[in-house]
Amino acid sequence: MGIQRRKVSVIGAGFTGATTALMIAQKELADVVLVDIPDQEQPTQGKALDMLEASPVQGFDSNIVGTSNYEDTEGSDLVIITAGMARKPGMSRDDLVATNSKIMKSVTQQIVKYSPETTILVLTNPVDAMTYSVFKESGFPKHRVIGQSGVLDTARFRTFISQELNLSVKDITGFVLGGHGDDMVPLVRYSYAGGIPLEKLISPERLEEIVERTRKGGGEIVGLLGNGSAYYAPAASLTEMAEAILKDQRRVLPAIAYLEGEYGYKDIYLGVPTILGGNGIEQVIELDLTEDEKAQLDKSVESVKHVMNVVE
Ligand SMILES: NC(=O)C1=CN([C@@H]2O[C@H](COP(=O)(O)OP(=O)(O)OC[C@H]3O[C@@H](n4cnc5c(N)ncnc54)[C@H](O)[C@@H]3O)[C@@H](O)[C@H]2O)C=CC1
Ligand SMILES: O=C([O-])CC(=O)C(=O)O
Repeated sequence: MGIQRRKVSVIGAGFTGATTALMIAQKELADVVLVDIPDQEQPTQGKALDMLEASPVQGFDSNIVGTSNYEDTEGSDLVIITAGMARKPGMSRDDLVATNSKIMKSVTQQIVKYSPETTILVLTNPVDAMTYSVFKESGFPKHRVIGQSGVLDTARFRTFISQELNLSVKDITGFVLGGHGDDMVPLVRYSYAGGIPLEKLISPERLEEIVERTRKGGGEIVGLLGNGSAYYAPAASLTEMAEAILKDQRRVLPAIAYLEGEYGYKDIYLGVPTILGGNGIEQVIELDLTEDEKAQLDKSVESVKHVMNVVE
């Protein structure tokens, strides 16, 4: 018998889903099943075949199929949910809650039916509330339902810091806490360039401008694209999290995790530093926060709760 290959299903074959499928295949992390609604079956098959035909050129051996049939997702090691509406200029992520929470319910039922042991990674916005909704609908343990926000928000912060200092992005580290909205909390105090605290390299005024740009980073791209939202950096972020889980890397990465008292919050999904590994969220890391940081986080939590209440 051959070696059992890993299988990742990506639900939603739009901009983020298709890009994520390609990135996962290019890194040979797993075979990929790309799923969309029956109306979109043929374009989804077309995207998958087009990606597969890149494999001889790029030299990757992952298989990619497109489908609208959840039977094809059976036994997935990881399922990534990108299904649903994206915002357009003038909308907030929270405006998507009514439409996307319905989609989360139906998609989650299908995932659970065919892959009861899988781990679910959620991208769909408003992502903190959508991750909570998938958690409730799936009945899965908390460590197997995870949301993506912090890797992307931190990547934006790292990009802007690298541009500011003219230093490699590789040497810039940071942490963004809280909900994936305009009041997220980039933790400057825990951010470094080559081990040097950013506060020693950049003035407080300039740092505050970069923090503000990070908070509005999603909206900046929405404004530029005109008819959708970001997908390259979101897909790269999902791929990094998928790799950590599939390879049991125990990476220290921010993720949207279910909190039961950590940071003083209960029964909420929120962006926090975690250890990501083969079991999904292996641990939530609790950092000491100053009074000001805690106040900012409280504000972000209020925004997330407001949207979660619509879902419940
Ligand atoms: N958490 C984060 O950091 C980010 C979240 N997002 C969110 O991800 C979501 C997807 O964004 P895009 O891919 O750009 O949108 P898109 O519109 O390009 O793709 C969405 C896809 O979902 C499909 N879909 C709708 N209902 C479905 C169902 N019931 N089952 C399967 N597929 C279904 C649509 O047919 C479409 O192909 C949006 O909600 C967006 O706001 C996007 C970027 C970053
Ligand atoms: O801004 C949006 O709507 C999509 C998103 O979450 C991001 O790019 O951060």
